[in-house]
Amino acid sequence: MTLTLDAPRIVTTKPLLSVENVSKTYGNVQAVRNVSAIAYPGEVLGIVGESGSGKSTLLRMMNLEETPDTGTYTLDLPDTPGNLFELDRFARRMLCATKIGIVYQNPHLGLLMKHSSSGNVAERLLVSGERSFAILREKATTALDASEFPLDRLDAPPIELSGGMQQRVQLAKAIALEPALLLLDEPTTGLDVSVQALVLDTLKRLQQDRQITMVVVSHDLGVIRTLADRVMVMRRGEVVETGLADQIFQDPQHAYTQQLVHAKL
Ligand SMILES: Nc1ncnc2c1ncn2[C@@H]1O[C@H](COP(=O)(O)OP(=O)(O)OP(=O)(O)O)[C@@H](O)[C@H]1O
Repeated sequence: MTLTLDAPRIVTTKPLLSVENVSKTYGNVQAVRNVSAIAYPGEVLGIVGESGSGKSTLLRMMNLEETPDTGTYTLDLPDTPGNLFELDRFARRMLCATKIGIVYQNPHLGLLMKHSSSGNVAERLLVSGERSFAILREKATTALDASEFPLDRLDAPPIELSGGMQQRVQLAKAIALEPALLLLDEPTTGLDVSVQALVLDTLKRLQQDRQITMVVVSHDLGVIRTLADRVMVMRRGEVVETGLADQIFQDPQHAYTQQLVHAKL
């Protein structure tokens, strides 16, 4: 298996995702401070920074699990008007189920660990209104296959699977309804290096095949370098630098980015 670095895709259209000037405080901790981010259709935005820099809080906002104190969020999709932070809980849930997929670092957050793997994916498919067991299972199998999950383990519950396989079930669930946006929160952190490379390979292939817009958060520059077209560097809740991945890795401008990149080399 080889991972190749492709030239960044040229994007000329409107951003699919626009987050503007979001801030979030927990008690006396300013988790995110006046952050803006965009992702163009078919692009992978990587968000990198040390632990506590606000990456996951920002991603949770993009998944409408978290509402900022200030700021707006729009997705340029049909029937998705206005500032999404103003939607009520039901509308948020429907939007997330049908248009946004997410893979968490911790599979317990994304999966029912004692239900079968195919059942976990089928549960997501129920949102589409499909009720035929045979069709749900067939579609779940297709999504698991696309995520390179071993199909002889369809009935195994995630609790009995390896970390890499659990991430593949989360991924299958996330892509089952062909979302416009896929959010990945430290998708390979905690996996063995060889398993990590295989999961990254699957993500890269899926992105290339389906042109899904992705936002990937990681403290690991290797993950960001493998997946991202454009990179946003966060520190202490703020964005310190944004640029094309090649520019960030080859010619970082901010002292903090330079430190991150040189520490990795
Ligand atoms: N629900 C919460 N309640 C209180 N504080 C929180 C909450 N979520 C995040 N924080 C705080 O906000 C800051 C940013 O956290 P966040 O998880 O977004 O950072 P991160 O860059 O994703 O780091 P990590 O990779 O370690 O999760 C941290 O100081 C964290 O303790």
